[in-house]
Amino acid sequence: MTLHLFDTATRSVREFHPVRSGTASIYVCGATVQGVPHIGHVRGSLNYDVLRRWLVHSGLDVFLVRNVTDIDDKILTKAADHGRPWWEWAATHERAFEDAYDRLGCLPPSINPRATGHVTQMVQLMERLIDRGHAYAADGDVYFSVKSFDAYGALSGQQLDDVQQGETPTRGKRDPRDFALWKSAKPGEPSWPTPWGDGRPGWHLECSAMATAYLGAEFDIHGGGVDLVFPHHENERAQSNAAGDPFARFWLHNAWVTMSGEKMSKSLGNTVSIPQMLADYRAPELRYYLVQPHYRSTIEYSDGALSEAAQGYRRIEQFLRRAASQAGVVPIGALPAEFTAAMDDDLATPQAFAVVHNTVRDGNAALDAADTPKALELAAAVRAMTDVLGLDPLSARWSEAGGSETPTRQALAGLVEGLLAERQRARAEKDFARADAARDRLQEAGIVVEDTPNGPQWTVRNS
Ligand SMILES: Nc1ncnc2c1ncn2[C@@H]1O[C@H](COP(=O)(O)OP(=O)(O)OP(=O)(O)O)[C@@H](O)[C@H]1O
Ligand SMILES: [Zn+2]
Repeated sequence: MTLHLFDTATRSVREFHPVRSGTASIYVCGATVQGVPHIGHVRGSLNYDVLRRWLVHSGLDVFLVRNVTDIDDKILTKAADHGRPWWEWAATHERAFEDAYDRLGCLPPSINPRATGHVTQMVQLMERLIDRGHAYAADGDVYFSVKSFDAYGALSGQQLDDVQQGETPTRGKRDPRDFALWKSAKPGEPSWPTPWGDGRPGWHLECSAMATAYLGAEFDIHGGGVDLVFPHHENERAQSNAAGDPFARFWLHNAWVTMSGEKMSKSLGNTVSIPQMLADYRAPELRYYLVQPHYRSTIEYSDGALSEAAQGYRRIEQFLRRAASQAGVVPIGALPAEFTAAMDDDLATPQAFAVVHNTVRDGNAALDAADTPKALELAAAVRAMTDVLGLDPLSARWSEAGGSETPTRQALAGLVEGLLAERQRARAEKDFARADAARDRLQEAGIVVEDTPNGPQWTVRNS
């Protein structure tokens, strides 16, 4: 079987073939950088990171563009409320998002273009739309004429008559459903020059302009949260198709992170920020929590599910550490066929994780039976699978102190294990003061020790 993905536009699972053989091109709608990220914001990026890793594993050279919306009403309002320049507010929160993506192990995008840096491309796109009769200027604003484009509504499965958007009547708008490509300048607001006057970009136009600037008129996959299907993606598609660009071949949408059934969202105030989460859980544990469910299933936030995810990650980690201590270096091996089949089936991560855990169980049994070659083969398979999921506990990214194979890690391990052995000796001799002193030294140095049936396991505290 080859990769199949669910495409929102056709509401069906379709076989994936790249537009350009050997490469895959992906555009993901990034954040409007108006505040610090919550776990809902990063879910999509993590889902598309897993997709990207899978495509790379399948032999494709992947180009992934994730934009930054750095000009928007909300940014202007919040910056003004805090007495800060709008550009500083946007840049500060862009860094907060980049930091969150990085801490959770998202590979950096090929490029993360900012809306404000692509006004030239937006003006060119508006000119093409006006020339073709799909857009018009009115008092410095530029609108897309929805009635001029027959397929309007097709992505979100609506008839034009049912479309609800832009109910408030605006000067110069010909149809209330027409949406703004460009907004004329208001006093005191940032603006850029265009043939129709100074103004600033509409959100939908930005993404069409940036996607085609980097990925070409036709590209493979456009991704985003399910809330973006309408109006954002409907409008992006309408603009680009009406201008003559085939645009995205697949439209992927990740489901929400919810709290009590409602979308986690800054406007509802029901958010959990990434720094808050990382005070209690290690980054790969949070990543596990967000990538284990299928990307099209809602994640209802709960402490129970989070700690279950953390335990799931630790179980894999403990097995690999145990295997490494008994069998030596664990290489990255081959992927089990069942794992590959699950990933090819619209990224069926729950099934893929089930294969990981079955392999861990068999690997632990092999270690118990002192069958080292078998244990090593299974551990190598676990490393291969978790590598695709961005969760390999022995990778330089996640093994504490920056890499199990680095000289720093080996030196640290030597010192920690020396102190742990001292603690065990002191306990055996019932010298509890000495045992406690060894434990305290470890604790002060930021080492967390957990006593397990396989002996003490240690990690470096995360925060
Ligand atoms: N709770 C959530 N679950 C999943 N994805 C989300 C969630 N909240 C935002 N996203 C996604 O994050 C990306 C960035 O969205 P954006 O900056 O527009 O935030 P938003 O939807 O306005 O949320 P908020 O109101 O919390 O800022 C979009 O792809 C959006 O779908
Ligand atoms: Zn977008």
